[in-house]
Amino acid sequence: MNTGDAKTPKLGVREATKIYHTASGDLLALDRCTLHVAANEIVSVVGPSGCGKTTLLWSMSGLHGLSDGEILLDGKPVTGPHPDIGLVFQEANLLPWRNLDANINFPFEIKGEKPDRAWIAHLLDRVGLDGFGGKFPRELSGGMQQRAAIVRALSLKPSVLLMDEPFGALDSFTRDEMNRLVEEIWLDAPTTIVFITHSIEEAIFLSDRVIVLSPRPGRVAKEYPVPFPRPRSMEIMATREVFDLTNAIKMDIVGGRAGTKARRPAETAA
Ligand SMILES: Nc1ncnc2c1ncn2[C@@H]1O[C@H](COP(=O)(O)OP(=O)(O)OP(=O)(O)O)[C@@H](O)[C@H]1O
Repeated sequence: MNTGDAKTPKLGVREATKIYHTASGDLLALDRCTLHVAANEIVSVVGPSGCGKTTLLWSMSGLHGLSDGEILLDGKPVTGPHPDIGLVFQEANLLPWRNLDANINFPFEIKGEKPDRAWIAHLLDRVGLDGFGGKFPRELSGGMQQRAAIVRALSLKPSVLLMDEPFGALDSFTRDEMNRLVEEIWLDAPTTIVFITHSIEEAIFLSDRVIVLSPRPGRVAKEYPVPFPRPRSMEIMATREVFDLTNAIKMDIVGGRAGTKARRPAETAA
């Protein structure tokens, strides 16, 4: 099984195990989950609800400590929030009392750093928010708020961008638009992206690889290379090959085959 370039991965997840200690007992969310993401690769992680996708992503970000195993960025352990790792969540999480410019400046204020104004202006232009800097979040649509959240994350020039269902709350047209935008941004300036989604179509549209997690406790059950050239047009997405790939992944998740695969060590080892 190919889990990326295991020799020089940009991001490595090695035997990640996460146990939540809850009032009703210990809950094993991730169980020796191993995967690698190469530099400038886009990898999506899909899987049944509650299988540990968010836990995995937060662990990659350094925001969640692991119970066992490790996260490696350029071969070095990630032990806490890291300046090279950016995050975009399902909610844009913009501060309502700050306008868009002030929201984008916020992380720089916290870090006591000067923002790269030219880069931010380029990003705002790239996502179609040029001229909206004075607007407050309530004046922006959900899609525009997510664009702002992407700009805020990219303004810090992370070498890895982690996206946790960033478009899950948007209508399907806006979601398609946002997917094209992520593709355009990536084609413009490739970066390493790990993308959590419930949408298999979205995962295929965006990714070089789709990783399927087993039902909880999450492990890598299966992965699919996505061989279609970019940009991925509507025509490509309507082909038989995409249809077949979508169904294969769906069967893995819904049909529970992902869980069966996860219990076979030979298929989950990196
Ligand atoms: N902070 C926490 N404390 C206790 N249990 C948690 C915590 N966070 C997540 N869990 C549990 O861990 C398991 C994995 O949750 P997680 O959110 O990572 O899964 P997910 O695949 O992202 O879920 P979904 O597809 O529904 O978004 C779930 O059973 C969840 O209830």
